[in-house]
Amino acid sequence: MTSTPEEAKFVLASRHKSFQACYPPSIKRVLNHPSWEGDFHLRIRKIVQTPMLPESLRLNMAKFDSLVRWVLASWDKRPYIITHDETRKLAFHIALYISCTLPPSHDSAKMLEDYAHVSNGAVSLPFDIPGTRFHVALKRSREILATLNNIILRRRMEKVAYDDILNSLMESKDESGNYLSNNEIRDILMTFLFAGHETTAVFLVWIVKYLTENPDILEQVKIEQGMVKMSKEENEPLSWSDLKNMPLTSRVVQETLRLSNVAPFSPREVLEDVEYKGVYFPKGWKVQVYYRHFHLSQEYYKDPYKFDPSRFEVPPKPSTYTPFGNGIRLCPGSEIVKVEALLFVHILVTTYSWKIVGPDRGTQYWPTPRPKGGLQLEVSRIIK
Ligand code: HEM
Repeated sequence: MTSTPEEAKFVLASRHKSFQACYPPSIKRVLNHPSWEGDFHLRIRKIVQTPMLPESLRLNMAKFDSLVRWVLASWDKRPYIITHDETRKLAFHIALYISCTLPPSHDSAKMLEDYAHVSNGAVSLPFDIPGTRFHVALKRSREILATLNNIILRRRMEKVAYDDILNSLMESKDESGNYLSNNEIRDILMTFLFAGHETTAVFLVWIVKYLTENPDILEQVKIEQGMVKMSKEENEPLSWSDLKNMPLTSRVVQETLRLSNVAPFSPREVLEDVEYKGVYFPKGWKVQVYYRHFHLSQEYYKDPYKFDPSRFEVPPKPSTYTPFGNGIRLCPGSEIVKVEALLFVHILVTTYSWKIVGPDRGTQYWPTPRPKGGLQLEVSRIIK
């Protein structure tokens, strides 16, 4: 396990020569995940990150805004919600939109349900025995793959050039002029949709929890968001420039990423003997780059277990804040996550009041840290 930010940076920055990503076999199998390595990794990475660059996100703000409003509008008829169910719906449909330009539908709801089982079996003993989580995850994974296959076939028949990841994957050629096969595209979408909603959904739950537990900060966030709302026409979607008027909420986002550690580490395998400042990494060994270690260290963050967005008024020391990883696999979704979070908080605090129902059930650390039970809320609309 890495123990300093410098070691972590060294491992993560390494080109594909010395270290490679090394996820558990169960994840690889349920995601049907052929590793994205070497030139193939760089090629796919370029495609998936393009629609998540700020210039593309800016153009899609109205669409993201409408998806957040769609999810939260459904709360009107329900006095209680499980936050995690709602944030999964939101994050998944945004990932589905940027990858395949698809709106919510019966198929998307079914895929989301299937992904819940995939996620449940993603980190488990990889024995395909009926009755195990892994067995169910594999079955649901096959159902998602079939749906994705249909999406690709439909798109090929449509012959329309959408501005999305699916289109870019279909048009991408390698150096020898070969296109990706339908199965390769399907498997990339499978992993992308998983990466695109799983951590984001849990992260949004933590935001709600921390804000609820810190009423003074929530009050200030409400004031900030109320000002943004007052500057808009009724039901006018938020624009890119509105996000710049949310400095406090942005710090809430940063602090939640630090404290919750929804992606606490990156696993790597050593491909050749390497030494870094007296630390020897023998070939064949596994390395965990453990972000949680510095995010919760007294050495880098005063009172590290306290939820204190104001600490981000001063930028953190280099390499000590890496919620999205670092180096060649730095999360390409880091900007869209912030956009989703700011839209979600804006619409949440300006439309609803809520309280957490029942006692605090603590944190579930498997497969990644999350509030146990998904955080049940009693919600009521504060504006018509
Ligand atoms: C709070 C939300 C998120 C967190 C904390 C997070 C964190 C991370 C981290 C730490 C990695 C690096 C993994 C490694 O080093 O092996 C990663 C990779 C990745 N993330 Fe995210 N992520 C989030 C949301 C998203 C979203 C919204 C998307 C897409 C819509 C996304 C797509 C990806 C992809 C495709 C990779 C693989 C990159 C590569 O291998 O080059 N992530 N994420």
